[in-house]
Amino acid sequence: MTNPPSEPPPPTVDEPIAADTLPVRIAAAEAMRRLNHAMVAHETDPELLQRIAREANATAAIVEAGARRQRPIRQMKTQLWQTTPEEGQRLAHFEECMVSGRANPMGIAMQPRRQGDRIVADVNFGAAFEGAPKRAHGGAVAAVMDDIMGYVLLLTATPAFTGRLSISYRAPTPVQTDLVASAWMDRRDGRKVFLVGDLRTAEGDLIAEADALFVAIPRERLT
Ligand SMILES: CCCCC/C=C\C/C=C\C/C=C\C/C=C\CCCC(=O)SCCNC(=O)CCNC(=O)[C@H](O)C(C)(C)COP(=O)(O)OP(=O)(O)OC[C@H]1O[C@@H](n2cnc3c(N)ncnc32)[C@H](O)[C@@H]1OP(=O)(O)O
Repeated sequence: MTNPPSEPPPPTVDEPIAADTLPVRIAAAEAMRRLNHAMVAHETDPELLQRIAREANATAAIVEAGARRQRPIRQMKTQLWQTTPEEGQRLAHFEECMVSGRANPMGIAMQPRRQGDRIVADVNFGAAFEGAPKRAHGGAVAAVMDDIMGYVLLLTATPAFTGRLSISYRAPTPVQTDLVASAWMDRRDGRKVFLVGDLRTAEGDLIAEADALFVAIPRERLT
């Protein structure tokens, strides 16, 4: 018995989302995040759940027939480090990031911006991010702090990977509540970049503190 000839790999697109399709990608991702959180937070008839499964699977099959995409690394190696973010500028290292990408259908969709030497982000953990009862999952909090600290690297154009990340959970992280994450550089020692940050309520009460060691890398290692 012979195996059928294998299909040639589908063409791969290594480009950032085109400006004209970005708004519709974001809108589709937003709608899916809304549905995800709604399914967790609301009672739903079994018939409706069956319809969701049927329609989602049918839609997924259409999407999967499209050309494959991959993370636009070329752009990350070049453009991302060319300009320093301006005060108040909304930042996105790539729009499908699971933490800060607006176009990720299952992401947290944190909204980071520059504020002086810091990065500050509005974040609201939807119902699907609950871990312990009524609290956002600690791993989701860690992901937020990792990502926001990564944005601090843009202020000094220093590509780096997280080597160590430590979180102190000082108070429960409420879900479905507007929160504010912040991060800034503590110090640098050669390739070792020490970053710190915190997560607070909108009123400024401390929820979590983070500190991390990022290790600077040459851009070529972003593969
Ligand atoms: C998801 C995006 C990822 C891309 C991020 C890149 C750039 C940022 C981009 C945009 C900014 C915007 C948003 C932020 C985006 C994302 C933020 C999240 C970032 C991540 O989510 S990133 C993924 C998780 N991360 C990894 O996937 C790392 C796996 N790992 C390695 O790739 C290597 O392990 C590495 C590179 C860490 C070091 O390797 P290496 O060979 O280059 O360097 P080496 O080992 O020689 O260490 C040099 C000196 O650092 C000390 N050192 C090293 N590691 C240490 C540790 N863990 N604890 C304590 N000290 C440590 C040594 O002790 C030595 O110190 P000394 O010189 O004093 O001896």
